[in-house]
Amino acid sequence: HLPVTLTHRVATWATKLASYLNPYLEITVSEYGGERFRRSELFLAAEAYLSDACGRRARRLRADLVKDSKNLQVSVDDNDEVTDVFDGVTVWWYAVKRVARSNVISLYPGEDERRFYRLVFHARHRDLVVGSYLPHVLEEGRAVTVRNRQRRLFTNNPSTSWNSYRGGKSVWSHVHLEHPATFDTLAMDPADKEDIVDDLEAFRDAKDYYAKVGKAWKRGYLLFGPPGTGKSTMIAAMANFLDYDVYDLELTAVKNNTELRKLFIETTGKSIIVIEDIDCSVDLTGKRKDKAEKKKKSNDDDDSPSESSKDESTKVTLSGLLNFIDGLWSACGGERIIVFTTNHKDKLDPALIRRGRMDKHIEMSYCRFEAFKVLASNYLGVSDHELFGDIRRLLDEVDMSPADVAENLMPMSKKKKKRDTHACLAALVEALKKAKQDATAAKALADAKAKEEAAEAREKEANKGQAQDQGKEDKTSSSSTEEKMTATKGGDK
Ligand SMILES: Nc1ncnc2c1ncn2[C@@H]1O[C@H](COP(=O)(O)OP(=O)(O)OP(=O)(O)O)[C@@H](O)[C@H]1O
Repeated sequence: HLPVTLTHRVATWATKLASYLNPYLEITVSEYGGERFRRSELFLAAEAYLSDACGRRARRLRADLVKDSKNLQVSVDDNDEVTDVFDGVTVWWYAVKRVARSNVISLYPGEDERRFYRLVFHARHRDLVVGSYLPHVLEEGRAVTVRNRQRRLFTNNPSTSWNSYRGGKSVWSHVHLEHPATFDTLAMDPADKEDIVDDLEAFRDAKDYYAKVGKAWKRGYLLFGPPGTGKSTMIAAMANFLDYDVYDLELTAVKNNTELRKLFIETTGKSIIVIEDIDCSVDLTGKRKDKAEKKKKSNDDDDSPSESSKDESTKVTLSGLLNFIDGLWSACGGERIIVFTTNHKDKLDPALIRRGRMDKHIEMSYCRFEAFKVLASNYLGVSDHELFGDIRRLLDEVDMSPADVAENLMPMSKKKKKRDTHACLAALVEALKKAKQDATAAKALADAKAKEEAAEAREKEANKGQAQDQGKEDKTSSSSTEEKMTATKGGDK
């Protein structure tokens, strides 16, 4: 029966009086803060921090599976309270859940049930809590999240029906990355491998260095080599080593440069952005040439300029890709590695792979003995064998990819029912011998063809020479006949 204005006034006075008497302050950390679709980073960090630092003090806990679905993360359950001590100051965290009334239809995540943490502390510690404690919670919470998180493999390919992020709003979709490759299992020259690992480590720890020299914190790797030499395996090993997510960018599914930029902006830090087979993805190599040709053509054919600009806006161009790698946008976020793979390095535009864009060029080559030893150890668990001598000699002479070598070492193939090391290695020796024979035969064939072509060319050249000589002769003889005739005519006169 009270007027509304009076009710409000009474409520305000009551709060004021309570705050005057109650020396404790409260900070609320909501699950969905400013953004409707994204859970607040501070909330996630607080959740992780509380599970790690104060979980033991809570009485009601909630357990979730994280990382490979093997580890358990135990966090404070809704409506429970935990105490934390920071710099001698005690603070209290309350995990609160509010469920919306049943007649409210929720449109957004977090609308039907609101979860938040309430942090309570004495007013005299306000500066300490806001200035030091909350940043500490954020930092520690982030570290726990990184430790616990499951690596993800993202794709921009719209044909997949993978986990689309919150109602298809994101341009990326993802699955958990569970590739077992590591640098220990990667077959390549040990010195090269060590060099790459050192480089990755230096990159990961170089945040301050990049800031000091004024460069965006990112690094480009170009992996090139024949098929089956381990380029994709290397990317998985990198991701496992650095604990980064992988964004596998399917360039053919990107409509234009604007979409490419959008994709880039939506990638997060601590990630590897991969464009596989860059030479096949989009015709970037001849772009400049194309442009020059187009220009020439448009001059010749009087082509309208609007048509060519329309063409540019519906395609990913070389300049769009260069911008993607080192334009202004590429600096957002930091801690990103960009990897291009190709089977034909020579087909790529030099601008795309110059140092600074692709900082490190790594050649993945055919399997030599050192790489083979890694495969033998991985697949058969042996580091030495009587057939190693033969294999070393053959691998020096024959180009076989690690994928083919590995295939011969698979002990569980149909032919070799049981794990017989000798039989596997003998099969590899046979395969190498056959590959050598094939290569010799192919070389002989190519030589014979080249010889044949050379002979044909010589013959053509000779025929041409003969024809020219004949022509000259004919000319000389006809001119001398003409001369004779003129002379006769003169005589007659
Ligand atoms: N260097 C390597 N070390 C260990 N395993 C390898 C290596 N190279 C190839 N393999 C094996 O061969 C398979 C194919 O290799 P991968 O896909 O990495 O080659 P790639 O160079 O990316 O080939 P492509 O150019 O055709 O994409 C892998 O599953 C892996 O088991």
